[in-house]
Amino acid sequence: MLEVVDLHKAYGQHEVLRGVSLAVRPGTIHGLVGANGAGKTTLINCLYGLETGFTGVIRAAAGGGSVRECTGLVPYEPHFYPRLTGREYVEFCLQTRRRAVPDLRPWNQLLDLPLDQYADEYSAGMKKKLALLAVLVQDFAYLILDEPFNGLDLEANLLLKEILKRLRERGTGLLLTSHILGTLTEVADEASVLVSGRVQRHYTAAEFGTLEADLLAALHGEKLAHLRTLL
Ligand SMILES: Nc1ncnc2c1ncn2[C@@H]1O[C@H](COP(=O)(O)OP(=O)(O)OP(=O)(O)O)[C@@H](O)[C@H]1O
Repeated sequence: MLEVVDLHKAYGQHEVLRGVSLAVRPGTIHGLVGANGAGKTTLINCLYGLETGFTGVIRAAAGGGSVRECTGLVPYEPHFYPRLTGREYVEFCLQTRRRAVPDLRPWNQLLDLPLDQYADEYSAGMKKKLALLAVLVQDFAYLILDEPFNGLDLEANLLLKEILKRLRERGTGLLLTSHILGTLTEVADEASVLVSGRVQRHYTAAEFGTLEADLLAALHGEKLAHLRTLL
C-alpha cells in the first residue's frame, strides 16, 4: 500500500497541503479530485519524492522500499528532451532505472505512436501516450497518473480506461487525478476530494452518486446561489 499520512507542504507563506492523508491499495484505483490549485500535483510530487520540505509520513508498505522504486509516474506535463525520439525517451526512462529495454512493439500496437519521430514534436495527446508507454512497459506495483486523459482523443480515452481496469485486475494500485468526473467515477473504486489542501471527504464507489452535487456545493456554493437568481 502507498500511504500518505498528515502531509503538510508550503511554498513560502502559502500552505498548499494541510494535513493530507490517503492510501492507494493494491488492485484498486484511487481517484484524486480537486479544483485547479487544490494541491493535487503538489501531493503527487511529494509522494514521488519530487518535492522536499514537507512534513508527514510517506511510505510504500509493500516490501518496505521507497515509493519511487515500486511506482511509475505519468506527470501532468511530461518533459521530453529535444532531439530524443519516442523510442529513445522510453529507453532513457528504463536505463535510468537500470532496467532492460523490452520490445516496445506489443504495447505500441495499442498506442500507435511514431516511435522514431522526435518526442518533443509530438502532439499533446501523443506526449501523454508516450509517457504512458514508458510506465506500461515496466512492471510497477503502483502507478500515479496525473490527468492521464488530458489531450487524449476518444479512441485513446476508451483504450486507457480499459488498460487501467486490466492493470487493477492484475493487482496494480493506481492513483489517478482527473478533472473529467464521469471518467474518474467510471473507473475508480474510491476517491478523495481535495479542497484547499485538505481531504474534504473520502468517497467509496457506492457513494459516487452524490459526488458531483457535493462538489458543486463545495466548490461553487456562492456561484450556484447567484446562478439561481439568473436562471
Ligand atoms: N513550485 C511552486 N512554487 C510556488 N507555488 C507553487 C509551486 N507549485 C505549486 N504551487 C502552488 O500550489 C498550489 C497548488 O498547486 P498544484 O499544482 O498542486 O494544484 P493542482 O490541484 O494540481 O491544480 P491543477 O488542477 O490546476 O493542476 C497553487 O496555488 C500553486 O500556485
